[in-house]
Amino acid sequence: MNKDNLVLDIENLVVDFNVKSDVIRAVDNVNLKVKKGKITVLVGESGSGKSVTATSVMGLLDRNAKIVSGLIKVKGKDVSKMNKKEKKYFRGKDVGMIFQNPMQSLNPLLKVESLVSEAIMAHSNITKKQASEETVALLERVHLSNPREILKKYPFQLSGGMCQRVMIAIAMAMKPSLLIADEPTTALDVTVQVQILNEICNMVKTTNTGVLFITHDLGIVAEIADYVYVMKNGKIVEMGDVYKIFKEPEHEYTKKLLSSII
Ligand SMILES: Nc1ncnc2c1ncn2[C@@H]1O[C@H](COP(=O)(O)OP(=O)(O)OP(=O)(O)O)[C@@H](O)[C@H]1O
Ligand code: NI
Repeated sequence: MNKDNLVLDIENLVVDFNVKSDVIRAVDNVNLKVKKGKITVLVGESGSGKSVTATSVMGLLDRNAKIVSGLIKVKGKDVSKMNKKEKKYFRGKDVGMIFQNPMQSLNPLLKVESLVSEAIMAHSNITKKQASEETVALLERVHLSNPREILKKYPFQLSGGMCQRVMIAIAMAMKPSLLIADEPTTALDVTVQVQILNEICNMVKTTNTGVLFITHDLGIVAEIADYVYVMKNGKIVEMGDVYKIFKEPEHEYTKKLLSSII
């Protein structure tokens, strides 16, 4: 495989949690790759280790977690060897994140206008006014009605679903090389969910972003995935392109997951 095409390369990742006197292995020798311009979906039941894998990439693991071994490379760069400045740049510009709890991820002290336009201005030399116009356009793309009113609101004045759409607008504004989306549409109703998934797919096409998309919903997998990794008990039990996974699943667990949606 051409390594230049990889925006994320996880090799033999092992992550443990210390809980009282016990050690829980949440991620057990995971290998996973995300290519430029492709959507790679990590699917598996609750507790299988999907979010821990994602947060390892961002360096945002809980305090009682430990990366025991493994290598995480973003655009060819070993994340563990990055200094503070590189990490800041990496989180702000190279890697976008959309997490399950948008309320916790948005700066509560900033209005939506600042939240989104700062992400836009970090990437282009445009005026505040132009950024503001672009913000309105982005809020429309994530199907927020009355975007001009929403600009003036703080995150706490919005519903969970609206915050989630603001997060997605910020990720789109960043045009990151890698976007990690952990159950980004779970809080949204089905119609909005479909619209947002379409927007993520459009974004991938126009900006060549590589996406790691986490879900336990195989319906979503069928909708958006190029490649699929199936995770169970901290291990990847099967991987392949989406057609292979749906047509010729090899692992019993994958078959079980598939039969549960039919
Ligand atoms: N802070 C923590 N302390 C102890 N164990 C943890 C901690 N965070 C996660 N774990 C454990 O790690 C395992 C994997 O959790 P993870 O959140 O990655 O699952 P997941 O696949 O994302 O599930 P879900 O679909 O419910 O989000 C779980 O067994 C969980 O109990
Ligand atoms: Ni999770």
